[in-house]
Amino acid sequence: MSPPLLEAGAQVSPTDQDPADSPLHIEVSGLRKEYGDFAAVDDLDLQVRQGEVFALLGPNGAGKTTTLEILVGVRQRTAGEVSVLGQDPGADKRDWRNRIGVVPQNTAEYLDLTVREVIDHFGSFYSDPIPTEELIDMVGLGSKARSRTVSLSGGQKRRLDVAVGVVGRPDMVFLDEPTTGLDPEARREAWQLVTYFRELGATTVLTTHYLDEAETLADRAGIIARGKMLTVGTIAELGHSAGGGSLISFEEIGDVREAVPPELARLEEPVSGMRPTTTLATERPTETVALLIAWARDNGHQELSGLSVHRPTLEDTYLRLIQKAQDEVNS
Ligand SMILES: Nc1ncnc2c1ncn2[C@@H]1O[C@H](COP(=O)(O)OP(=O)(O)OP(=O)(O)O)[C@@H](O)[C@H]1O
Repeated sequence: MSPPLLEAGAQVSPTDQDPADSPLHIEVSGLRKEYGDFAAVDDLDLQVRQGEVFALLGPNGAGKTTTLEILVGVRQRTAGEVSVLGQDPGADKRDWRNRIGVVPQNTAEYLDLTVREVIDHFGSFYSDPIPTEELIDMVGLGSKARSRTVSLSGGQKRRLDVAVGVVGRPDMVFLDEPTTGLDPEARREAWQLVTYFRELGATTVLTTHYLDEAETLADRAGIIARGKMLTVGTIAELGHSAGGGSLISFEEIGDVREAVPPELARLEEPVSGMRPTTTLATERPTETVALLIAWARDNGHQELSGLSVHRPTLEDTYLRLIQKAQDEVNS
């Protein structure tokens, strides 16, 4: 048996290549997909460079899967330009398909076959597949090679899906919600595999609604809601786009505008569905907090519950953009 390519717990570091200098592997402009009179994807633009790990981040029903399915050529678009590895996925050429690896959202059923038989079978479609034993070890199924797939746990089935998706040594890997439903350990293993694809130089696009997944894995992410791409950037850029300076949050105790002038700190829109929280964005956090503490004491509060002062994060941007998109629909 060949040695495992990736030992459990092993770390692999990103390549030194700067994706900003690499050619575009995905170019999408004005993409639209209608189901009847409903637009699941609405005027979406996207560019992904060779070697990048790109996360399409958004809530349920945002249009992530539809976009991914169009990129891999299993769904026709209504309008827009799409190029993946220099070709229109709608043309579905065999050579092109061989360069694409897909791990769909739902775990596949592999009848009564063993793990080894499944990988052998899918590998036989390609001219230069990763050898079955090597791939089985790579996805951490070494002890299950002879097991029938029906006996695998959810996490093990997901790893088999990944193996099937990459057996042909794809230049591009698409993973649709790769870790939904996995326990924390299986989730970490799936993350390691994505890091491994990066090491191999593959371009990777994954969809997720987990912010930590995008933060851990992706070079860049696009936040998508109601079929529209709301913003795209590196994880750091997305954090900063929530606003400069610092964010001060605490459980709401009254109208903070009595205490803090608008030129010192901007009051952010509350995020619905959360405990009523006041959030202020400011370049002068110390001064603002001093005013807040005095104001709270004057109003009989010795503590500002839940007080935090932090730099804007991906989560701040995400929650605000999703909320804004929702508000626009409701108004
Ligand atoms: N075949 C279809 N016919 C009609 N509407 C559809 C179809 N497929 C998806 N939709 C709708 O299009 C919208 C986008 O769905 P999509 O599956 O792309 O979202 P998603 O972001 O991947 O969500 P999830 O995380 O729940 O998979 C949803 O409102 C969904 O109900």
